[in-house]
Amino acid sequence: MIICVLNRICSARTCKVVIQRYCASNVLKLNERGLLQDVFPPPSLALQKLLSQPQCFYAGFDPTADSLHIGNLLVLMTMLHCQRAGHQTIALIGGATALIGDPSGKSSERIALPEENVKENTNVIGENITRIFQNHQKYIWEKNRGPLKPVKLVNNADWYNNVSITKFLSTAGRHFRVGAMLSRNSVQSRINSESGISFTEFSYQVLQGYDWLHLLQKYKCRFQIGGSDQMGNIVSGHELISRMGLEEVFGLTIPLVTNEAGSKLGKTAGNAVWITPSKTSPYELYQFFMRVKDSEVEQLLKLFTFCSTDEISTIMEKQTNKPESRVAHRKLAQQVTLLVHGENGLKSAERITEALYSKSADSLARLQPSELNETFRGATMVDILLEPATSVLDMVMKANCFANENDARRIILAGGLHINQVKCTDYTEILSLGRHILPNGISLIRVGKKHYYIIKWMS
Ligand SMILES: Nc1ncnc2c1ncn2[C@@H]1O[C@H](COP(=O)(O)OP(=O)(O)OP(=O)(O)O)[C@@H](O)[C@H]1O
Ligand SMILES: N[C@@H](Cc1ccc(O)cc1)C(=O)O
Repeated sequence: MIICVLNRICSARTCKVVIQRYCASNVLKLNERGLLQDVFPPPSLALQKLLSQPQCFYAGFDPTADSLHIGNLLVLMTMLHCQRAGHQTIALIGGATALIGDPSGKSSERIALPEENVKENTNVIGENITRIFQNHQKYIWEKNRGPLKPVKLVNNADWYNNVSITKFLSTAGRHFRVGAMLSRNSVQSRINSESGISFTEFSYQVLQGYDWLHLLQKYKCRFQIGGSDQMGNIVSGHELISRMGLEEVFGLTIPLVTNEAGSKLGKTAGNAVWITPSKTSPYELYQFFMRVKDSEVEQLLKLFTFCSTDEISTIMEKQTNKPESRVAHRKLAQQVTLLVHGENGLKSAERITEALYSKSADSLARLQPSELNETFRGATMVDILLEPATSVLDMVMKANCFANENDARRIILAGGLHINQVKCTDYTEILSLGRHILPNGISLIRVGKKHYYIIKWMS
């Protein structure tokens, strides 16, 4: 079991504290949560033994976009599980490999990225990773379990920028066999295609293989984690290190997160759900997980949260007894948002969700101006000077909600106007604070079913 229950006797008498925690070191048990797809070479007693001691694990991310996405998050989840089990983790940002382009899973050559963009992306992705590890430690990891080994961030540009091509080819290059390189799926699927594969992308596996050698020599890093599309590159590194007669190394792959149509969620497919808040806001991330299919929520709780399998079973039981409660979806959305955006991000996502779904004026009043814009995206924003004795009719005409006063009167009388989520049929009412104007100085007007106006009152 991935979770072991430690029975801690806390006093000589009867006080028994039961703590649920992940077992130290046996990362192979992640299999039971569906997090492991393959282990290479396959699990053996020697591997089990190795994993009972602290080890070093790395995973790489190419900065080919200005954010990580939730597919990459599953790799980070696996790294966090390793960290929780007492291992050292290294997140490698591929500042060099991003310029080469990984052919894995790609049906055509990548468009070369300007070095400047790669540098900018490197910074943002570094921030994404740091934030997630910090949030995990701050909000999810129980402090009484002891300290975690901080994640190390490295950039492979740091070692490739200082190595000459002749030196590289005459040393590392000699250990790569072209026959083996040609046999990789990523190469095979491209070599017979119309556009073929460039030497640049063909050589990608050499660089990823060399990265591992570098991390093994520098940090004794014997484990590499990647999505299942990375197996070919992982095997390249394994072959390089074996040929050099060094310690045995191991690759762990995780399943790919896909959309309903079965395509990998990611940058290339253009269907990514991002980690950077300006690209996918905390509210949008929260809603993405609130909307997953009922049939998938249990598996996603195992993949994307650190809840124990017992806790997940209890949650699922509650959900089955009362499906409309969506407790499983809510737990999933909360835990992922907390990990990615921290407590403030989660609070913001929950405030917006409440404002949209509870339809109460109170929940609107709690929104910050930026959240209000996000909640009612597409709403017309109007600034109006607040004058004494302004009526409902004055307000809607100043905000240009209607073409003329006759339309306004007719539609309001027929029930087509809502102010702060409450229907208003009397256009002669004088605006009052609290009812028409929220304490945050804002009025939300809805005309008909979907035309929103946000009025910011100026005094
Ligand atoms: N949808 C996904 N599910 C699981 N793992 C993923 C997913 N997308 C990417 N990964 C993994 O994240 C790691 C870093 O991937 P990277 O950011 O370099 O490329 P990518 O997101 O796959 O982008 P691209 O679509 O350009 O190939 C790799 O191990 C990759 O396998
Ligand atoms: N090739 C990986 C990223 C990576 C880069 C360098 C490495 O050493 C490891 C992994 C990907 O595109 O998904």
